[in-house]
Amino acid sequence: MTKGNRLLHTMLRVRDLEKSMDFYCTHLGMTLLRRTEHPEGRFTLAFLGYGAESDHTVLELTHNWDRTEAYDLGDAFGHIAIGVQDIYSVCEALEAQGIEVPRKPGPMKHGTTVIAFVRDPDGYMIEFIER
Ligand SMILES: C[C@@H](O)C(=O)SC[C@H](NC(=O)CC[C@H](N)C(=O)O)C(=O)NCC(=O)O
Ligand code: NI
Repeated sequence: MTKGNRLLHTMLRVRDLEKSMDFYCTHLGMTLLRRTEHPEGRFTLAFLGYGAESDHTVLELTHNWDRTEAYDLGDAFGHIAIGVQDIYSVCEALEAQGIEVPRKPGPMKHGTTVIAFVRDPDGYMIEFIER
């Protein structure tokens, strides 16, 4: 069953696609891989990542055109993790760009992995892990 399976994407519903793309592309350095408009369903899909979908797991941002109110993120979803080199410089640069880093870089609680967390425009937590 598992031979050949691949984790393809994580889908996040976003309220303001341009704002989310600015966060993930301008500030987190992702590339817009493809964008498809679906007028019959009144939604747009934008696939972003750090490389081609043929060999990278990517983000699928879903923008429902008629959705104005904030999404309820609930208390089950945790985070999406991004591996970075020099987590301290990454977080410093983001703060200089006006992006808050609510959980500053340092060893995780009850562990040694060096992590940090930022929130995306919809409030989803994004974890940085020093590689
Ligand atoms: C290894 C890295 O990918 C992690 O995500 S560990 C981060 C760590 N997670 C937890 O503590 C999970 C249990 C917790 N009760 C929960 O349900 O979230 C974490 O979030 N640490 C917080 C910190 O500030 O270090
Ligand atoms: Ni994690």
